[in-house]
Amino acid sequence: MNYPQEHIKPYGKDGKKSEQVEKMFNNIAPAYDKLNHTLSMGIDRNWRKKAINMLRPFRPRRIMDVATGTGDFAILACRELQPDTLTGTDISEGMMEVGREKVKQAHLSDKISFVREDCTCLSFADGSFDAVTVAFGVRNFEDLDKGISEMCRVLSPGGHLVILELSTPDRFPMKQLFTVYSRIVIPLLGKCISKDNSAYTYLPESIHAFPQGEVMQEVIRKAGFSEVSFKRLTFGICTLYMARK
Ligand SMILES: C[S@@+](CC[C@H](N)C(=O)[O-])C[C@H]1O[C@@H](n2cnc3c(N)ncnc32)[C@H](O)[C@@H]1O
Repeated sequence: MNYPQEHIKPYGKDGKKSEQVEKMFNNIAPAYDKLNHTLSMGIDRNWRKKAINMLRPFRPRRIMDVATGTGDFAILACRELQPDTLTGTDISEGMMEVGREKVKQAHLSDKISFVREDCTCLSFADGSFDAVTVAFGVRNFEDLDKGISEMCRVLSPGGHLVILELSTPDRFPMKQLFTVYSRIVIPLLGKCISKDNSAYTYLPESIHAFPQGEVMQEVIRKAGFSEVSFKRLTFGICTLYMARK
């Protein structure tokens, strides 16, 4: 299916979305962590913890963190869940380069590895992982259906998927406040800190266009998952999706 956010690209209409997204994240990689924590006012750490806690009862041994970026989610998941291996995958080498350094500093290089993979076309065999996680990545996929079904394919039967994605609050006054914050504050701060004029205009546009709640739940179910549920966090600024293969 065609989803509106698949047509929203960082640098204009021409060219593939995945190539533009890769270029954008390579550009902002050195500033990403600072911006991320500033723009979310640190709440992203709580969201990540909540997502990781969903997996705790299942004790996954082999985890893949899709769209792993600079590795924040991977490092926290590795510390909290103590898997045998955690594979971070991403299309941006720039982001993973920052992640590799952080993993080294955290003395987790024996557990966490990074590999360049486009989630819409993964090179792993069927059933390679017990859990797959994605934090703030699916909104950037060129083909959302393909990305989610690839995650399903590489999960072992009974394995779990956890997705965190930004969303838009639907109630007064958070809805109005979030619109102002995302349309004015995020682009301004993003431009100042990252020096990439387009990146932080793309962010709010893609959030507003992305399927949310029940619609996203159906996207995940259609890709082959069962027991799909979701939870809105912090007035609906973020949504946590959970599913089983
Ligand atoms: C907003 S960052 C999130 C990084 C990290 N998960 C976090 O929580 O901070 C989104 C990441 O998704 C990656 N990405 C976008 N499209 C992708 C795709 N098709 N396959 C794999 N990674 C992708 C980008 O390169 C970027 O590093």
